[in-house]
Amino acid sequence: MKELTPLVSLSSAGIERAGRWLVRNVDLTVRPGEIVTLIGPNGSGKSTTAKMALGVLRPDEGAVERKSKLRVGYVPQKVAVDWTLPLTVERFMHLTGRIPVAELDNALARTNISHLRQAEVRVLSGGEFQRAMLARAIARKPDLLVLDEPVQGVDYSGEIALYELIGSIRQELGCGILMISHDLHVVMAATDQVVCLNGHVCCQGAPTTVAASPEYQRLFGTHSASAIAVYEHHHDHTHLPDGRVRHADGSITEHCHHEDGHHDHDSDHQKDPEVMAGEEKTEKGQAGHAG
Ligand SMILES: Nc1ncnc2c1ncn2[C@@H]1O[C@H](COP(=O)(O)OP(=O)(O)OP(=O)(O)O)[C@@H](O)[C@H]1O
Repeated sequence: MKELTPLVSLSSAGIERAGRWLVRNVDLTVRPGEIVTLIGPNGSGKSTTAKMALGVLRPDEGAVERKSKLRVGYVPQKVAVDWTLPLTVERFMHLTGRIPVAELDNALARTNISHLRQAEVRVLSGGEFQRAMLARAIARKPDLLVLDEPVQGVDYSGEIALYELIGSIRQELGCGILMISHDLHVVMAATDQVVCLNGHVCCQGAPTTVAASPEYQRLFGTHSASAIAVYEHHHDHTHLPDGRVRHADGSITEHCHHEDGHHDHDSDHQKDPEVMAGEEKTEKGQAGHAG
């Protein structure tokens, strides 16, 4: 496939706050029609990385390049809305800028919430609210869609439906998608590139090897409501607040290197995740809307 011009590229990008590197050495590229998923533990820098890609945060080192006149749609992890005030879905859609009526109609229809147009946002279910967020993000036909945990507060079958919707939006709009997800099954099923963060890029690549693994197949074969995948692997070094790296043997270096323990399987990292199926789904952050 011919490589399309990137929508956004991060090169050795990092953010430092109060003498601490929140995330460092991030290299990633999103092209039109491509889904790139950021995974990693809590606090590993996923949202920070997404904000660099969006241009909300300017990197303190490295560079971020965006295609000129890039139109971006963003579904943040948290929204600042006063839930005590009456707010219909339609008004919510306009909060971040006026949307032409035809586009609003299309976006609501595309996300299957046309019937909720006049509904109060505060009464929506988690899944309905995430659809309203998605509708708002796609209404301006973005080139790049950035989704920060788009299925929070959504039950398992709702998650599948939402990810299917995201996949078809990518196809229809031809947009690139940068997504943050905690769910391996989603990463496997719906993404072209996985970037695993742990204060830096721990590993990245196509998820095909994992998709071929028996664990993955078992997971998808037993698509039951309680099946959940947890993507785990061992981070054998620690990123110190000043950006340096302490290794398992106690040595400290400026950066981590490909020879480092967890980079042993960098190129074939996908062979190595522990995929635990059948666990009860755990609480995923805060309740959908208020979060
Ligand atoms: N403005 C800031 N000033 C100082 N520290 C910050 C700031 N923003 C984020 N952090 C810290 O940076 C780290 C990375 O945060 P980030 O939100 O990117 O992580 P994350 O991987 O998205 O986490 P989660 O999965 O919990 O959403 C966290 O330790 C967070 O507390």
